[in-house]
Amino acid sequence: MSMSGTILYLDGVSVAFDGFRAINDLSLVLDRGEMRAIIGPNGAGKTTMMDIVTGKTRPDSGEVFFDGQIDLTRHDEAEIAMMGIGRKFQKPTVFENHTVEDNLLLSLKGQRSIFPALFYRSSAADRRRIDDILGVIRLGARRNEPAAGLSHGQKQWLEIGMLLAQDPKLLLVDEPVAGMTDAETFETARLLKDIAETHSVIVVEHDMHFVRELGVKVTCLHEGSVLSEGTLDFVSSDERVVEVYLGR
Ligand SMILES: Nc1ncnc2c1ncn2[C@@H]1O[C@H](COP(=O)(O)OP(=O)(O)OP(=O)(O)O)[C@@H](O)[C@H]1O
Repeated sequence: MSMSGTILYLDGVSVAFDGFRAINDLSLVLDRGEMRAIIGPNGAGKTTMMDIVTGKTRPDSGEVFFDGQIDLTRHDEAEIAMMGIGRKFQKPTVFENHTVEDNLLLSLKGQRSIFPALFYRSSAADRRRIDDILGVIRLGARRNEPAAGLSHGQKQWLEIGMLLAQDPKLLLVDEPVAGMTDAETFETARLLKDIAETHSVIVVEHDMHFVRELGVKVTCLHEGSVLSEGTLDFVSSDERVVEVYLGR
């Protein structure tokens, strides 16, 4: 399989914890500009797969390449983040006492510490960038309000915005709609589709209504490797997927 044109290329990846293979000969390829939904039962290896991509966990074997040529197994977490892989964890971790705008300003690429960022006078280019991100995350009207006042869903969007501020090429988004209202869930699918116009995205999610809204290729993981892959209709009618996941 050719790596050129891929943003992420995993081939034959395995990792074991105390002899238990959490990832087992996993191969997964994401094209540049693609958005992919990853589904699968608890313990399937979704989080571990993202830990491997972000350098938090080193695989025992297999190849992990980013952007067609960068061997991620040779880099640590900080280097991988700098190279353009951004990860959003399930629980939002915004700075509650700071405004929406300051949260974004703090995350702009190059900002390393909270104090210089807060006293730093943003340039016109930074402000334009923040305007753009506020538009994408549907929070333009809330820019001067403390993040503490946002709903759970809006905090998730703000954190996605903070990720965008770091200008990643690939975004890994873990269960973004857990705990959201139906309206927020629907809007999150639209928001991620907007982002996917200019970024590659992997979304891990259990909410099948949301995955359907995304309308992208789906990979179902099970026991550390790919069980089924294709359109949601294809994957969800796969008997093995029904048996281990959807039918439960
Ligand atoms: N650091 C670790 N040490 C030992 N076992 C681990 C470690 N990390 C993950 N595992 C095990 O590896 C398996 C895969 O876990 P992982 O968290 O990747 O699954 P998941 O698909 O993300 O599940 P969920 O949907 O519940 O988040 C699980 O059986 C888990 O207990």
